Amino acid sequence: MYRLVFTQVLRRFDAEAVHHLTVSALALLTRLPVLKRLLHRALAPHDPALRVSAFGVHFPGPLGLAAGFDKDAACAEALASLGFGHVEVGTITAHAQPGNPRPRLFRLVREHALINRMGFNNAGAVAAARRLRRTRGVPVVIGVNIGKTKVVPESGAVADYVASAKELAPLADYLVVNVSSPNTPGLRDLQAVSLLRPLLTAVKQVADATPRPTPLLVKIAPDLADEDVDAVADLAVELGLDGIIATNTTIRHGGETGGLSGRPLKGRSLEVLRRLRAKVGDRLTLVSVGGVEDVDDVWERLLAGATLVQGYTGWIYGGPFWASRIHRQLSRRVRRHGLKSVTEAIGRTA
Ligand SMILES: Cc1cc2nc3c(=O)[nH]c(=O)nc-3n(C[C@H](O)[C@H](O)[C@H](O)COP(=O)(O)O)c2cc1C
Repeated sequence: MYRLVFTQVLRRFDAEAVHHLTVSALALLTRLPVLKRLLHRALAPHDPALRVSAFGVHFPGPLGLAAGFDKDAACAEALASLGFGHVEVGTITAHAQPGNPRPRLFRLVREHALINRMGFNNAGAVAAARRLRRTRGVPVVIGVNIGKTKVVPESGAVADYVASAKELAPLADYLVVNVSSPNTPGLRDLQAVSLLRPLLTAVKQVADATPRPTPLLVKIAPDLADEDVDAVADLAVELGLDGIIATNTTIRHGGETGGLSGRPLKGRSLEVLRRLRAKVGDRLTLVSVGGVEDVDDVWERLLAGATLVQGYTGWIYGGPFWASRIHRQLSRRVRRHGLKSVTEAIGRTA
């Protein structure tokens, strides 16, 4: 049904226009408590076998929504009621910014992929904090992903991230330092250990100073050389970070300028996960994202050592009930393998 709606209707409209319409509809849903509760009862993961815990946070299911959809923390609650086990909001920058000129989001329907060069369009950390304060006490796990304001030079990057962290860490179930989006000039250079060390050290200080220390993760690019993946992993362990999110979009493609996501990213994303697992074992929580399309992909990531899995493009092509469907199938998969819970599957064939 959704495939029909997508191929006959949605794909005829500009991808970003559909995106904004969807966010607005979900934001409206957030204000309709009865409908939201009904959806939550029908679609959210309720099977205890799906529960996972990571860095002291309890997730109702392992599959969450990756950063970039709910950039301004406008509809996290509604997204959770559609079946996501967590929602990563952002990327949020210290200062509001418009992002790149449109068009900046493109569908590659045959490849089940997207290319985007959004450029962190968002209303800034103060506005996001105001919205997040309203979701306090609501049962949805919210990760907050922060990035650098475009006009801030590299020399001011640490202060810029710290400003966002101060505003947002107290409101986040976990905080993510994003140094891997391809659409802010110079951002990915921050993955070099010499720049990453002072950045993560400073943000960690802020995250640790919240009333309940906020778990801190770093999100990396799939285009890092293997040795650089290892170097970031070593640094994350050394600094006492809680985890790594791998991966962001890739710039290794021949299409429109921007980051490629979806099916073509699957292989490299899995490869980076396996490499990280081999390097850090269970000293860090690994969150796998990139090309996840169905329950087989989620299962594969869990077996390869991911505690949490995220998707974005798979959801766009899979339809509104994508996460709910996968969680249901995952419940059955766990039982079929004679396991008591998803947790028992994690890292079985690292
Ligand atoms: C339109 C779009 C916008 C995105 N924006 C962000 C972002 O702001 N911050 C971020 O860390 N990742 C962003 N991403 C990357 C996703 O979070 C994810 O890492 C990537 O798309 C790979 O997952 P997928 O193949 O399931 O889409 C964006 C992806 C898309 C498609």
